[in-house]
Amino acid sequence: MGPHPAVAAIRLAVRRVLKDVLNEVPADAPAPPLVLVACSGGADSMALASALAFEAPRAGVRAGAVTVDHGLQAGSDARAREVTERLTALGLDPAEAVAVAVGRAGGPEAAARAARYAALDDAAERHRACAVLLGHTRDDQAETVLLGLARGSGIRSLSGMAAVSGSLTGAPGAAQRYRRPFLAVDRQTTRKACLVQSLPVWDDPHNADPAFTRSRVRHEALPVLEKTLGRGIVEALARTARLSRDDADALDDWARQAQRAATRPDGTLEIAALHDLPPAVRRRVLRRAAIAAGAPAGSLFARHIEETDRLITAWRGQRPLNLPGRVEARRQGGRLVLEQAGQ
Ligand SMILES: Nc1ncnc2c1ncn2[C@@H]1O[C@H](COP(=O)(O)OP(=O)(O)OP(=O)(O)O)[C@@H](O)[C@H]1O
Repeated sequence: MGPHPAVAAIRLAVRRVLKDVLNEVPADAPAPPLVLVACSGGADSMALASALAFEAPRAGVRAGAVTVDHGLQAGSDARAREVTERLTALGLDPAEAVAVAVGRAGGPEAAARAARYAALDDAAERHRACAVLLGHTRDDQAETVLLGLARGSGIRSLSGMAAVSGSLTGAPGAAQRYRRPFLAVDRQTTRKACLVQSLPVWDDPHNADPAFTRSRVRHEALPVLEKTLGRGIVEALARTARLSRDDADALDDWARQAQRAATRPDGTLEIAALHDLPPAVRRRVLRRAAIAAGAPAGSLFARHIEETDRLITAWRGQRPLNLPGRVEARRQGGRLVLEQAGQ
């Protein structure tokens, strides 16, 4: 008898990702290559750890795990140790718990996230791992899309989380470090896989706390949408993410080329070359140019880009604009100048 369908599904997802990872192992990586799983002890990442432990020896890779202790709840250190013991029992080696100091920048969730990725990057480098697997599921993806829609985001945000992504902390040489094998696997499947394999899981109380927007999306908004619009909404939102990603990638490519064509040797942008671009492409060029001039991507909002756009499409002698990062945008003759104050 083969494995339970839920176990077969998670193993297949991991097998596919290991194949991709193996195709891209850098020449100087240790042999056999090491793949780490970021495991919180929750159902998604425990299922991921179990599938990795099963598939790694068959694929010819070593499997390890990292559990980050954010230190935000009483007893979190003991819990992290317990999780690593379970991971060791699954055969993962190394299986380590890393305690981090969570700052305050950007709010508690963002700060915990930044500390977590810094710790994961650090572990990947210390162990010279060629990939770190994350347990985000299709449900997480659907929640991300719904949150983006509620904010009125553009398609880049609606494209959700990528199956492959680089370090959030910008660590060099890690453009494809993070892999999300479960983006097409639903949460019910990871839970079931843990249940049938008798893997104890830890449910983070934060995930059920209605104080968090994501928790309300998960426990209130999505169930209502399922009830009123029919089952399959999670799958539909995840499909929107995939389609949006392809569209956003194509527009980004177009914008890169358009920016190159519109940029003069002195770094200013030719208004005439920008004017006739489709607005979606022009806004992307302006965003890229503002970031290149020193505006921090995270503080550059749609309204900043729209105002900059008006210097091109609705010119009536506006004053120079102040963008985040002390970047000034002004029109000068037939050119758009974006530069940081003091330059
Ligand atoms: N404490 C932790 N230690 C190790 N890995 C973790 C931890 N918390 C989360 N992860 C990893 O991140 C995945 C997603 O977790 P979760 O959905 O709780 O975080 P998130 O804040 O939504 O994620 P992200 O910050 O990556 O967008 C987990 O499946 C796991 O792989």
